[in-house]
Amino acid sequence: MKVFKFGGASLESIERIQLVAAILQSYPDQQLLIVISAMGKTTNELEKVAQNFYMRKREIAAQLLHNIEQQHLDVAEKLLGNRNNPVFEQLQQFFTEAEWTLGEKPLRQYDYYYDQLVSLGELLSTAIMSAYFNLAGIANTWLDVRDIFRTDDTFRDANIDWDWTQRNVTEKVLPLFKHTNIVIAQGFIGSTDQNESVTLGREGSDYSAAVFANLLNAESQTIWKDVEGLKNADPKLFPNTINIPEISFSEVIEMAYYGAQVIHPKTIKPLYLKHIPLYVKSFLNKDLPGTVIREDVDVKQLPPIIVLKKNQVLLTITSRDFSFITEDRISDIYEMFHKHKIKINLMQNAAISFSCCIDNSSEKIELLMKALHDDFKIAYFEGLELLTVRYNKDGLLEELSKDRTVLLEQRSPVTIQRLLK
Ligand SMILES: Nc1ncnc2c1ncn2[C@@H]1O[C@H](COP(=O)(O)OP(=O)(O)O)[C@@H](O)[C@H]1O
Ligand SMILES: N[C@@H](CC(=O)OP(=O)(O)O)C(=O)O
Repeated sequence: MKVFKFGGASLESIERIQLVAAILQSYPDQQLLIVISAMGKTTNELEKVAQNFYMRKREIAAQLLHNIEQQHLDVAEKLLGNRNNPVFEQLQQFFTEAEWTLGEKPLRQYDYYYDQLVSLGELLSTAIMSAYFNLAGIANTWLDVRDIFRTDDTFRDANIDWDWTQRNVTEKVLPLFKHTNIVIAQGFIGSTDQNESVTLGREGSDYSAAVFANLLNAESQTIWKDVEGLKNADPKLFPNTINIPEISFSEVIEMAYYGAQVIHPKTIKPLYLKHIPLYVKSFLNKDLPGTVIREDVDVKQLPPIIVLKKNQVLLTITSRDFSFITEDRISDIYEMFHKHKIKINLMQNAAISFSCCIDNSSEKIELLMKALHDDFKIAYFEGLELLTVRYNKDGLLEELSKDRTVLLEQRSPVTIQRLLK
């Protein structure tokens, strides 16, 4: 059994969807569990629906949902040739459920409604892909992953209940392979024990695929991207990037943690624990070798690795009464970050201050600043970039930070991080 994951970029046009079909046709007679994300930028569009709904701008929310509906019906019609396929009823059902949600009064927390609405993207894309593949002779079974992935109720960042999910995979997913070699499921979503939809965190479909790979004891997982494989830097940000044919789990978990957006950071652990190799391959050219990520790959063959995280904020938190920032105070500050779900990307402390770099999420930061206000003065700088270089070589770091002001810097023998203005 292999697990494949196709992301939004691979489904953003009819031509690309046809490339995906050709990939599946090149794996005849193999059992494939396929995890699919929402098409193109649908998740961003659904986020706008959720925001407008919660701000009680119902008409705008309904109009945005209607636009998403039209786009999906158009794609489905182009792929399926007409609107007679039973999948159109299924799509209608999904939209009707979303409209019911829009009809509710938003009395619960925002994150709950976000998940009920945003989970629609993956349900639509998988239903359309499944119908299209079946029509193209790629026999498959569509699966609602919300019947399989049981989670807690941390909406927007739900945690998998591994025991329940393992039971569901064994009892409900494995038998499906008796009917077809291919089973298609949604990435990014799951459900609570109250049957409420949840999402697993933005870009979480790589992780969903890894959960399936782990629980199915798959022989491998492949994530099909618009790049030839894992590179030493994001080719959209840097020229002359180098493809990495082989790299270890531990190196990739560091890259993802520092912000390389090619693989979701939570993807590695479920694979590492079961020794399942992860392939990164190009859906644009399936015959390229891509990258294999596995255990025990020597770092000596690695080029310098560069990660650039944009839209960063520097917070400098200084005690108002000149108290030292000691362990107990750091622990209080950390507790506040944890409570407001803010991840610290880089930190440094001095006698009476604590500086850290975080992603720019203005609402969360505002609440954090209010919570710390009584005891601390807080300085705030936005519009920064966090540069991480591993295995630096002569002149590279200086070249990358040329004409920039360095606001924070941290070095270890392998990794250098600079917060740049
Ligand atoms: N080190 C890297 N190697 C390859 N691609 C990278 C790297 N860092 C960032 N990327 C970016 O990741 C993108 C692919 O990931 P993503 O857009 O999340 O795909 P999908 O949503 O289709 O799964 C590439 O287009 C590339 O710009
Ligand atoms: N559709 C979700 C989940 C995901 O992983 O998407 P993609 O595979 O396109 O990054 C998102 O955009 O966050």
